[in-house]
Amino acid sequence: MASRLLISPFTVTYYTYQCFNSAGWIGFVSIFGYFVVGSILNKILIGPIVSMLVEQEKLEGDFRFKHMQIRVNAEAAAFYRAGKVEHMRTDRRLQMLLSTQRSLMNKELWLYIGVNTFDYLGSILSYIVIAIPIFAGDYDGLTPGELSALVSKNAFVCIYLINCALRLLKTQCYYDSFVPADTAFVLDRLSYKSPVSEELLVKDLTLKISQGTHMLVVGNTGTGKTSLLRVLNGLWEACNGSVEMTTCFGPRGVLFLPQKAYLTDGTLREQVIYPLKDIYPSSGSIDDERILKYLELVGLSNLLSRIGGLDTKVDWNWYDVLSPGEMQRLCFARLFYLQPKYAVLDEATSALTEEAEGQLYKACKQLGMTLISLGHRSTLKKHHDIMLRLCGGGQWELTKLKEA
Ligand SMILES: Nc1ncnc2c1ncn2[C@@H]1O[C@H](COP(=O)(O)OP(=O)(O)OP(=O)(O)O)[C@@H](O)[C@H]1O
Repeated sequence: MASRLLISPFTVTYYTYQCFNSAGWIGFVSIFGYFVVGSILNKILIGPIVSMLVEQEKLEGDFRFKHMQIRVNAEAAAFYRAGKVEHMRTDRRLQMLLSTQRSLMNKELWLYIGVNTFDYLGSILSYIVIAIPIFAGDYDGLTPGELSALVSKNAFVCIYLINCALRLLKTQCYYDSFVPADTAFVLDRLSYKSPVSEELLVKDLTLKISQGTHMLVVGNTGTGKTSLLRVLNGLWEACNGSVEMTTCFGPRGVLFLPQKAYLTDGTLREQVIYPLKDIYPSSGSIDDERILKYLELVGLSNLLSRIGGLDTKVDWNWYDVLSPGEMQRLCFARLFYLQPKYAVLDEATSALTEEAEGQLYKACKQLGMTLISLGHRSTLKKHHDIMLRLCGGGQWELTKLKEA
């Protein structure tokens, strides 16, 4: 990419000069004019398609959800004799989806026509620009063979010039979007609200979340702390501004520990290695040492003897046999096992003592994780470097807790 950045301006300049040489200033001005108009037209045509694609995904999700709802509640619907109503409702969703798909296809058709026309006109334009000096008599002294070579050379130069300009534009877009590798999220004038309200929770939030800088998010109940995570996670759409993710979600990138501890069904081993079970179906005993170490680190060694081992078949509900604090500790054991680059902790220690909280935070840092925490406790401050306070009504403030 760096070589492209260095070479592209030279190639553009060189082929502009070549184009000027063979077709005069009309030649290269026409080519650049054509390039600019074509790029703008393409952008105009793509704009509505993106929002329509999003709409189509949403409607498809709604339609599938309706199906699933009927399947789960078929018996209840039958008791209500609600077959007709449910049929009508499902059909309505299907019709909305189909009509969006139809409009999308119409818009895509124009986009494809635009893109292909842009390509074909490029080659035609190269002959038009050379025709002007030829008919103006600039090349009257050339033999038919030399004239033919000039026309071919000019066609090549024009098409290559368009291609170079396109490449330069792509390089520019790439560098515009370039952010340092140690950055997980870049928020640019981000505004968001809950889907059922018109009032903004946060307005114009601009910040970068980088590796090694631990961030605490605080604010009164309902000010939008968890909603910020929903927006970062792509579960909610932003109203304005953008969120750029440069680290992927998942066990090795950014891992979320939600407010309500999530425990899967299965053995104690499966709880700890979740969600990697399907990736490592037979982790077997090779991981025992690590898993036991982390269970001990979170203070759950006794759980092992209580339930009879890592692979004891489970015929109970984990939510019934663990206290809220134990559930949170188990989630931390999972976090230590997975060791993501970034751990997003949404009140993940609310059921623990401050001492236990301190130990778990220390362990996270020792394992090299960058923390983004949400919480109300003032004791959390000492584990973080910066603090984002959500003040309600869209207001926010960012303060440094420690000097870098
Ligand atoms: N799934 C949802 N659908 C619609 N509105 C929601 C949803 N979840 C939360 N909200 C609303 O969004 C607003 C912000 O909620 P959020 O969960 O972000 O608050 P919070 O700052 O994390 O609060 P707490 O400290 O209690 O966790 C609240 O008014 C809430 O009612």
